Amino acid sequence: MDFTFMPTPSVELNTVSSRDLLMLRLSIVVGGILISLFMIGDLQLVPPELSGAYITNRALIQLPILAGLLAFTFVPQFLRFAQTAFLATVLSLTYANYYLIHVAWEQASFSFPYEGTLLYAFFGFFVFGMKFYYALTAMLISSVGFVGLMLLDSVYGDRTWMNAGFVVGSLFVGVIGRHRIDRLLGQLEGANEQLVGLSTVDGLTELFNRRALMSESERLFALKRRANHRLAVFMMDLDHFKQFNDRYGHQEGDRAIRIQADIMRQVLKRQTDILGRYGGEEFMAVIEGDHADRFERLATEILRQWQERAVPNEDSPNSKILSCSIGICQGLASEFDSIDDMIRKADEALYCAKKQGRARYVMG
Ligand SMILES: Nc1nc2c(ncn2[C@@H]2O[C@H](COP(=O)(O)OP(=O)(O)OP(=O)(O)O)[C@@H](O)[C@H]2O)c(=O)[nH]1
Repeated sequence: MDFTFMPTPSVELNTVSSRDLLMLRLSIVVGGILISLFMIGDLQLVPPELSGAYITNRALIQLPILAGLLAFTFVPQFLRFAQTAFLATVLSLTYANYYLIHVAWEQASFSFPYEGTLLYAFFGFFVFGMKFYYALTAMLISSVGFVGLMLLDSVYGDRTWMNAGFVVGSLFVGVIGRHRIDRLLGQLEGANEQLVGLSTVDGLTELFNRRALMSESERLFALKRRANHRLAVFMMDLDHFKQFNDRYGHQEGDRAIRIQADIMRQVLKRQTDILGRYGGEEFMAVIEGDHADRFERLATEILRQWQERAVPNEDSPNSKILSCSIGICQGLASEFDSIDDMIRKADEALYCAKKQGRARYVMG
């Protein structure tokens, strides 16, 4: 389990679920249980005169540090400061361990093992999911502390510097591991974003594809229905596009489809407007507005832009420039059963626009 607690709130909200938080709390409890189990084992090992100092260190310093972290996870600002809290926890546990090593050596010339230091660091790096820079900071401060301790007390005799090398080396390996995980997670996130883009965007026009168009429209419709706002569905279709394709070729046809998308982007530019390619040379937009006039103005502007661009369509039986027809269904959202109901009515209006001679809009 890799926790992705980030230091900035905007990212956290996207990445940390309540399940992650629950797992984190569980892992802190498991950490506490581990320390308690070590206590049972260690107390068989340490000389009796050290028992008091040992119990004080573990039960009154280390376990309360973990309990503090556990309590902090319930504070609303926790996600914002999670990484700092992990760093502080790992370092305080590590230094509490160093203190124990020092006391054991000073009071009883007992070489208290250092492995707990590594366990704390690795718990932080991989169970808490400390980010690379936090892990690196933990590694540097822990290494300096351990080397300092070895300079102060020659706890491990001949093996002192070998053990110091082992501690620093192991922490380094942990930090590199964390770096690789962060990099891979970053790549995965990038690939995910790309996939989401590919699955929602139409490759030719970069508008929403049919699937995304429908789900976004449904969402907007539900919102507007609750507030009983006015909205409109525009169905748009290029006129005599078959003739255009036949005369100028498929590539020019694609270019014309992109022009339609550009016009839509230029005219329907409110952030809430939903624009998409419904299929082939048919497009759809879902637009908010307080008055039906606004929708008429927008439709007129789309038609005007096609006129202005004057893309030739010589084989068209009527106008010799490419145009589009627009069917509009508009009203208060509560007047319709569903977005599909609006789409169907907009489609009927589009059919009327085609029948009436194309290059026009009909509002149903
Ligand atoms: N170039 C290109 N052509 C497409 C694409 N999708 C659909 N078409 C073409 O669009 C044309 C649609 O033709 P029809 O449905 O007969 O409609 P139309 O000729 O525009 O006639 P009206 O809609 O009645 O004005 C067909 O020739 C399709 O091959 C596309 O992605 N690229």
